[in-house]
Amino acid sequence: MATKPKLYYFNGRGRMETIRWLLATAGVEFEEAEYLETRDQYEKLLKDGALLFQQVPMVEIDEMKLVQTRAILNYIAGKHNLYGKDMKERALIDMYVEGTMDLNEMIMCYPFSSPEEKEKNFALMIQRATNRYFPVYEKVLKDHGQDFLVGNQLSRADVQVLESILMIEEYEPTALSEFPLLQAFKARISNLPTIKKFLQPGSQRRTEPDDRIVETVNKVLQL
Ligand SMILES: N[C@@H](CCC(=O)N[C@@H](CS)C(=O)NCC(=O)O)C(=O)O
Repeated sequence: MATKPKLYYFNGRGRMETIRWLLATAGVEFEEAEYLETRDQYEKLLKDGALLFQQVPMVEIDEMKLVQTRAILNYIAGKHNLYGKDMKERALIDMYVEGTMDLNEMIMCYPFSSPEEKEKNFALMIQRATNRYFPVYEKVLKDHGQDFLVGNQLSRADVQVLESILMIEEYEPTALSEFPLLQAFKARISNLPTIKKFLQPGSQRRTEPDDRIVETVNKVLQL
């Protein structure tokens, strides 16, 4: 039996969360290595040569130690048939997903904003979600009238767009009010069995960032 992928990261969402989402969607059981809480743990990984670019996330999977979030996501999506059926579908998936990655970067960095920047960064994050990214996904669904974003079958694009929607809604519950097709999309994708399970309390999904995780990341990475 293949060993479970093992994830090396903090006890928080950050750059690892989308990896958790894709594994969970694919129905792959995974485990978290001891969460990074101290500088010593991180330095041990560095000393062991486990982090190719001295960064996390790192995932042990199929006898590899993979780093670089996109490389890890590409591997999981390709392996589990979440990456379209041909090059053209893959190009569309990549475009849609890169939009979510840009938005997620804002969501991920927001809790680390300085007190002076917090309000401005919050407004920009919600503005970008509702004026730049969500309209695109709404239009894609409207134009082809299908249930999934690409190729009429589930892909990582659906998963990553749902992930972004849910994170934005934690900050702005009315974020989808102007997007009826995305509302239906959210309900549909959230109801797929593996995703529904991942959304249940007590799953391996990590919670909203709080001061504790910000403090831990700053301490471990000496930011
Ligand atoms: N391009 C990398 C960036 C990874 C990254 O910046 N990771 C942070 C933690 S979320 C880190 O390890 N920072 C330490 C450093 O860059 O020295 C990826 O996508 O995985």
